[in-house]
Amino acid sequence: MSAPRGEGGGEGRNAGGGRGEGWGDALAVEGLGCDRAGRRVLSGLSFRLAPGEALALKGPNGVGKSTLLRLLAGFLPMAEGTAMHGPVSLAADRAAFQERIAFAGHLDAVKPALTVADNLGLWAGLHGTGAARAAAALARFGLERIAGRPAAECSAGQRRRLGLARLLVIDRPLWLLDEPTVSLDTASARLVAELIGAHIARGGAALVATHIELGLPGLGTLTLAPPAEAAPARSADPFLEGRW
Ligand SMILES: Nc1ncnc2c1ncn2[C@@H]1O[C@H](COP(=O)(O)OP(=O)(O)OP(=O)(O)O)[C@@H](O)[C@H]1O
Repeated sequence: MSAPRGEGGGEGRNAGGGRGEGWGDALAVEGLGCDRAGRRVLSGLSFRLAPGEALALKGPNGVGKSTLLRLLAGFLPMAEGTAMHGPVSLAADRAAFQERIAFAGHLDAVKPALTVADNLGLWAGLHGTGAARAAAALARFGLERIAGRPAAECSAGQRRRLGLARLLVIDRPLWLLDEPTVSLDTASARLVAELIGAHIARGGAALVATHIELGLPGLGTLTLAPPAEAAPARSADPFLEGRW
């Protein structure tokens, strides 16, 4: 999980668990596009995500779910369109946009040399949210028993829980989650769904790429379709057309 740009950006303002910027604002995406390796992989995407709503991001492998989440997290440039969170434009003020977001990607981005507890403590310190909050996140994800273990020695599921626990350490209104239940056992997957539910119940919003059903009441769906391929130019050469 990462709070984009973020490291240090929110320090001091969130101590004691107070809310950060942007609660109450909607995400508005219009005509969004993204290129990867010179290829348009997302095109003309528009949707809106209001406070108190969660959307399951669906679509076949390679359709662009991770790309969309990484773009909105500010890690990939947009090729076209706009993304606004309330009055804040991703294109015009990426840092301010990122301060409204908590991103949990495929890579859990934990510090392998640090213990589980120190990973969360570091995260809380960077964002000025305090040790009590890190301890609460540790407990919520059932990580107390392995609090002293270096993250490098954690299993995939334990590392994933540690990565996700950081969602609870910072207080961002918009959660962008990329396959958050991968590697998790049934109870932990259920916990993730519960936490998303609690987040939206308090006015947050979540966009969650997932291949499984989260079992979250009221969860909407945003299904991505591959961009229409430009028709290949016809060649007069039968060899190139495969008619030889
Ligand atoms: N690092 C990369 N460099 C270049 N192209 C990439 C890169 N990562 C993904 N792509 C391409 O971007 C497109 C969208 O990939 P993306 O990972 O966003 O899909 P996805 O919907 O998240 O897939 P999955 O369900 O398999 O996780 C694919 O065509 C993929 O080949």
